[in-house]
Amino acid sequence: MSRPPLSPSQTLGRLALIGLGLAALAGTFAYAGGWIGPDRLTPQRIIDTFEANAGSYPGYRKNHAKGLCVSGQFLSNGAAAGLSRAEVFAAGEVPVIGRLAIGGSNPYAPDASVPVRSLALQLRTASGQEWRTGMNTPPVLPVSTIEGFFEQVLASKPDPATGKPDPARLQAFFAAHPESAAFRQWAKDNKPSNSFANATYNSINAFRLVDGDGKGRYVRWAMEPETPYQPLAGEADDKDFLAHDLFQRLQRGPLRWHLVLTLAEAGDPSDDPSSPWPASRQRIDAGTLVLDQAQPEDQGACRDLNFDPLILPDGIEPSADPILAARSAAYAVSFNRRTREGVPSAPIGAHP
Ligand code: HEM
Repeated sequence: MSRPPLSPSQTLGRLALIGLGLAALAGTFAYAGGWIGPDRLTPQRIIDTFEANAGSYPGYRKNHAKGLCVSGQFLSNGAAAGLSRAEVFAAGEVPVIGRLAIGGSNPYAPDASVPVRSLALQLRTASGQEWRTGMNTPPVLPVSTIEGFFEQVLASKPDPATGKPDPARLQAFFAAHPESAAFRQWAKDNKPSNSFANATYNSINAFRLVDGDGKGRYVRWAMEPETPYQPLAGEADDKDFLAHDLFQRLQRGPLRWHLVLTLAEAGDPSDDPSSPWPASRQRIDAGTLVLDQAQPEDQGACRDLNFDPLILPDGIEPSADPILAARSAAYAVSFNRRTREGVPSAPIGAHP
């Protein structure tokens, strides 16, 4: 469906807000030791900066702070079983716990103020194989290094006078990062939808599927909705419209997405999340995600889950994209901090 193009000021505003909920990195640093780079850009420093930007909200996730828990099943159709030996791809049903959220570190942010949304999933097979994945609505990141990501977080800090990021600072950030071109194009062309249910969620990072013979293939994945896209309009008057809408839709029946795997070809970058692959790449529909329950996150099963993107089953491996390791380290710091702080206090979306 074609969508009306945004004006330059709308685009800049959207980019500003997206910045709060996004991440990116790459580079050649070892991250697992708890720090990266010569100037010690630690995962703690990244989490401190999220909190410095948005304020301290005890018990909440330090990014994607506002969300709700969901659950259901993944109905694998077996189409990807030849590409990966992971049990989740064998034809059959796998229970799912998930979380739908908006980007950013403020759990009270009005839904319409944040164009990036996310879907995180834990898929656990009967034998205990586990796959956790966190996906965002943009298909690429604006930057390709952790330093770039950190600069983006700093550039997105709200100006106390306006409550919004300083446009000049953001302009300067994007000007200094030409690799953000694909991301900026996406932000310009895609107006947020009016529901969690009709958004596509992308892995952004690449992973490697490994088959029964040990043969590997790089992929990115996306959850593509069966629910048709509709642009955001009057819903924005309700600052929690995403949760209210989701509860209402689930009262009418389950919601469905298709897990679409996009296969890289030789030369496609598997370690650069700012770089899209050609649209002509082969796509495989591996099955249907069915979500039939939602709970406020102070009560739901997703509350105490860390959707660490490196929790992968045999048959799915990380790519060399160093953002994956950086995400894993930052999510651990956020998880440890928030679970020490206690339970999130505002049951957003508790009532339809
Ligand atoms: C490909 C890039 C990324 C994607 C697709 C992504 C996706 C997500 C998603 C879906 C969530 C919500 C998880 C939930 O609902 O529990 C999340 C949370 C979070 N993200 Fe990212 N993210 C990315 C990059 C990053 C980066 C680079 C950082 C920082 C280094 C970061 C920091 C966080 C933190 C701290 C949380 C909260 C984790 C928790 O407390 O459980 N993200 N991200």
